[in-house]
Amino acid sequence: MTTRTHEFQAEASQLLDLVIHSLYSHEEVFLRELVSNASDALDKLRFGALTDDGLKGLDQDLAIRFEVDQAARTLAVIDNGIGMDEAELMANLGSIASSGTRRFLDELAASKKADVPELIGRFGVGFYAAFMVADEVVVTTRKAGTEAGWRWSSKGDGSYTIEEADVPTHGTRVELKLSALDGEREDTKDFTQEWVLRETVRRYSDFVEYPIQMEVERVDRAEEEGGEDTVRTETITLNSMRPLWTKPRSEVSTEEYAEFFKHLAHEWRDPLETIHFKAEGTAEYSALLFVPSAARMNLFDPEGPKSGVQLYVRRVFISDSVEDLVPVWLRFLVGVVDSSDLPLNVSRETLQYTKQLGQIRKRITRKAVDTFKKLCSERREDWEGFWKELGPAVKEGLYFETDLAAELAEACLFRSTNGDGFTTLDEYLARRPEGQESIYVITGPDAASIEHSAHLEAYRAKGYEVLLLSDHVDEFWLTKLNAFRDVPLRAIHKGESDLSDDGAKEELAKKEEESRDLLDAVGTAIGDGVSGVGFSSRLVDSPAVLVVEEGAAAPHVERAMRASGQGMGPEQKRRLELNPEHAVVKKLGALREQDPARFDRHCQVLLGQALLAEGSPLPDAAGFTKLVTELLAE
Ligand SMILES: Nc1ncnc2c1ncn2[C@@H]1O[C@H](COP(=O)(O)OP(=O)(O)OP(=O)(O)O)[C@@H](O)[C@H]1O
Repeated sequence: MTTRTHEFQAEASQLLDLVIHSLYSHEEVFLRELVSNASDALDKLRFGALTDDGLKGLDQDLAIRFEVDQAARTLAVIDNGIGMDEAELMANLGSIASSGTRRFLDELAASKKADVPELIGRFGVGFYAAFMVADEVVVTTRKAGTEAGWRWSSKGDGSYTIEEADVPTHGTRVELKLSALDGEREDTKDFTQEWVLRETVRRYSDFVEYPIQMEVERVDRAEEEGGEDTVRTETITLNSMRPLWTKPRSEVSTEEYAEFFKHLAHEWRDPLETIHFKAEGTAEYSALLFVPSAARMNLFDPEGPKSGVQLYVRRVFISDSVEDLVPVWLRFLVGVVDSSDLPLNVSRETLQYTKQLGQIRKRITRKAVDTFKKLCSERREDWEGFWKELGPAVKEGLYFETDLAAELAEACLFRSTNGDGFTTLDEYLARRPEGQESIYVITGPDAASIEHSAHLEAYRAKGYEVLLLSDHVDEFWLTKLNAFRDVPLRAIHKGESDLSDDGAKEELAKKEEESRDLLDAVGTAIGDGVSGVGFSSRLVDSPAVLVVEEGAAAPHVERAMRASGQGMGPEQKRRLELNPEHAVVKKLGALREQDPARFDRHCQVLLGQALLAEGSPLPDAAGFTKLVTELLAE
């Protein structure tokens, strides 16, 4: 037998170097590449057996096998697929970046055969990833339908050898002589260990269509003391092979969906809803997405994962952090998108932002919004359970989805002054009394402080319902969504109140004019904490309230943003509004004349109370307490 040594094609050495040292960020992906090649080889044989008489019947028991020798530190990936003859071996493994799979697809396309199999290989570099973990790779192969076998070997150093070899059956065996373990490196994995192989397969190749098997030894402990343990070998299958998303909906049971969700989400609760569809046309892909019933732990952590949806290309895992696949506000969705034609880069680790990706994202968003609307109208109780945990995330969508916000708003739930339960905007509108022309909302740091806010008094008195918004995101989406079904949304704690008619407004302005002197004195007494002092039409029971400028951020949001280090310029000052009908306010004029020192303290207490009532911290809590105690003592 002759052994021929060949140089890799020109520039191949450099390319090889690139593949080994810089293309992939995780060395374990070599296994994904070899398994994908084996899977392609099995696909090719299965396809060949349909169309080629010489291959008929050879597509039996198609499988991928791992063989491990721990002592010799070898790992073999074996398939009983199409195999290669000498010329193919040279063409495919002798020249980097010349993909036989690409050629196969091109040839098929040229001959326009139907049922083209969905092959994984595209670039012709994946195989060489083996050299990231191996000192030497030996490929023995026999092309299906032929008798001659071949042995290819290389140390990944610029040359390879090919010789004839005895190969008992068709298919390919890729044997890696694994490099010695590097004790210095913590991330080095030992690919002779069953658990390492198991984990790697589960991560990247779980849904490859063929079984990935290996023989393992299991020890049965002796039943009696002093008895002999028995060792037996067992063939285990490492992948689940069940890419549910490729099946039609009608063939998947609710239990199977739920089990798959739990597997993906590491969850024990059932999903709330399943979204499963297949898209054809410009972008071809399947999507299987789940709406969870509860939020995962770090969902609202700004450093947490931005997506719960994994991207697969032709059943092989690519990434679980593809930005742009699903909008960030939908990061609670869990699932899989499997595309057959997304343009990946060579390492399969990233994909360029493409129009296709944009289309997938748009479609998923649309489906999600439709699903939420349906859940809200048809499964209200479940939706409320979901909303308690995940409502804030959905409301982020009101901010980000300019086109869909109005529809998304239909599925949003709110607390209101109407009672304990949740209400939708439509239900709110249906209850609206004659004459109410806005949807009234108030935001605040927590439910308790807004429920007792002085701002609500006049609205309550008029019988107008107000939505109580205490999630951080509320301030943000309110800047985008200005109306619902053409009824404007109005924040009642900001800007001018719209409750009073023109006549009443004029009267209030007149009153302010008459008391200008007194109001200025209040301003002086409380220092420069406020932007101005005036009279209010919003109050019934409370003497005073602080009002944000129209369009400005509410104080709790301003505080939160400052706390998270987001600069917001100088602190905003707000307007102090006094209730001209309140006994305390009525007394202020006389007090100012009789006891100016006490007047000052009264004004400071009024400001402090207004801050406390809205849930804001006092700038000087100890001073305030002292002040109140003194006034009580007098
Ligand atoms: N187990 C195998 N059985 C048969 N042919 C194989 C096998 N492994 C590799 N080949 C052939 O070698 C070629 C090169 O493999 P390689 O993994 O480098 O590239 P690829 O799979 O085509 O593309 P990609 O870089 O996308 O993985 C393949 O296209 C295929 O024709």
